[in-house]
Amino acid sequence: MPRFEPCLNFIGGTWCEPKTRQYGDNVNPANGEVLGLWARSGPDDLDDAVRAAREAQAAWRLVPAPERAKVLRRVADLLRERKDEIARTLTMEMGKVIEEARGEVQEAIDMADYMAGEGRRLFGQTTPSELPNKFAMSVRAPVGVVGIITPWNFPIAIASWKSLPAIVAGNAVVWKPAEETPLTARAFAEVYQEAGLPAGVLNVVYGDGPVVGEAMLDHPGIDVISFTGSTETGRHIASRAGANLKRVSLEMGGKNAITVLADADLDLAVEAILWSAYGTSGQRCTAASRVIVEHAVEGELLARLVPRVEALRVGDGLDPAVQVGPVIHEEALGKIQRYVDLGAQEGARLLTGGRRLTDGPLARGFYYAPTVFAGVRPEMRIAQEEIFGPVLAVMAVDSFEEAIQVNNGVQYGLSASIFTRDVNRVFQAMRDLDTGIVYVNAGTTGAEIHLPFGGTKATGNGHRDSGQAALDVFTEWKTIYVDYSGRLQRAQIDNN
Ligand SMILES: NC(=O)c1ccc[n+]([C@@H]2O[C@H](COP(=O)([O-])OP(=O)(O)OC[C@H]3O[C@@H](n4cnc5c(N)ncnc54)[C@H](O)[C@@H]3O)[C@@H](O)[C@H]2O)c1
Ligand SMILES: O=C[C@H](O)CS(=O)(=O)O
Repeated sequence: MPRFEPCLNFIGGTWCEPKTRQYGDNVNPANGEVLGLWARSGPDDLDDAVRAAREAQAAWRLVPAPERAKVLRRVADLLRERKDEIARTLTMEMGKVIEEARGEVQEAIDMADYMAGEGRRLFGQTTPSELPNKFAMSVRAPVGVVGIITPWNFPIAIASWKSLPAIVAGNAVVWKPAEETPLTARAFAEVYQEAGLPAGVLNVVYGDGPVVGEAMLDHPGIDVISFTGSTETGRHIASRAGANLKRVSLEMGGKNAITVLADADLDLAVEAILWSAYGTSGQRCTAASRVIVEHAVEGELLARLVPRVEALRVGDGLDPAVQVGPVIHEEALGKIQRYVDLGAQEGARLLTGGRRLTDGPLARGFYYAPTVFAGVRPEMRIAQEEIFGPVLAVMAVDSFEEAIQVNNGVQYGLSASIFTRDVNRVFQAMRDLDTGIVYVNAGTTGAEIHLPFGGTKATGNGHRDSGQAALDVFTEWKTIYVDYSGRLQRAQIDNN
């Protein structure tokens, strides 16, 4: 296994060692090998990055947006050229299977293409003034310096969802990537550099969340925090940044369900459950960790599902025949096992899985058997809490109405899916499922970049990544009145 050069910070267009002179290990979850090191930075490194970002933003905001967009177009081209190599790196440090890693890089390419188009839109409004010879409009202005904090499970897609709209809108960025995926972050920064992004417009500061991430929340030079990660961390960020009156966009955890009604196409539902529950080893925020099925078809659904789960090929994601890779680290394995033990104690029936896999080469990595629990009740902790692993809780219900109630009866609200052939039920579900994303006759994963992405309740705080909605996080509305009457006109005088 090649050992990569240490991942250094990227500040003001230069790759630099952390002032702490400390480094962390980057471990391949497929086999426990150390791939390389990442800079374990401190607050001083963050200060340097914020200074560089502020200086760069002063000039970048004045570059016409269509010119800014040209850099994004080159980012898309360079990502296309490096797609295979970046995908392999991503699989090595994060574990997802290679075809999913390629799909993730493609998401970043799509986002770069899409946001490059925004350079010629960034639409505001023009609207009549209530006074004669006066012009009224609103324009999007950049916010300034954007702090981006990202998780390991989608190390390039999520970074692209945040950095590309921020940059095309005229902001500069300070990005703290997840500790587990530094090489993918470095590749993305290299692409920006090669694409000709001016020095300081994108800065990368590697480090621990409680050190560098925490310092970002208090830093007076950062105007907005855009965060994706766990609800626990997001809650802390919201309170801390809120006290500093910093704008915060939060995308957090999920406990997503697939509902299968009695009239559903069961083969289609099984296919969707397989990939939504076990794709990326269940480590997607949109992963299906619950199935809600009408009693009448529960037995048949399980009879078709369980053999398919047992047939999934688990192993190193670089092997194209593998369908389920490792989970991210030993700590995640421990968390998954604790929930599985809890499920059994709560009285759920373990149908398959429920153990770490250690056969042959799997012993060196962090593998968990795809797991199915049946007989789960909605109030059980395995049906309420985010496990973030390949564990599925199947619950039987008596009616459509009960299914909606169970779907909505969790603290999270990211993605939901329903399988039925009844068009009335489809439209009722579209209205009543309390999640940011609803799928009909499809699994809970597979977001498209030109639509808003995010959730309700403890999944988010009202903002969205992706689509045009992302621009609302990274811009301020500026309202402008131009009076060309040549005399002082006074609005809001009651002439009636
Ligand atoms: N809703 C979404 O769009 C979405 C997408 C992907 C992942 N997620 C969620 O992310 C979680 C998994 O990711 P994770 O384990 O990396 O999450 P995490 O919350 O542990 O870490 C996310 C990021 O926050 C940083 N961080 C940690 N403590 C911090 C602090 N005190 N201050 C500032 N930053 C801090 C980490 O270093 C990392 O970069 C899951 O809950 C998953 O559902 C949500
Ligand atoms: O988090 C990024 C993913 O693209 C979300 S999804 O699994 O495709 O919905």
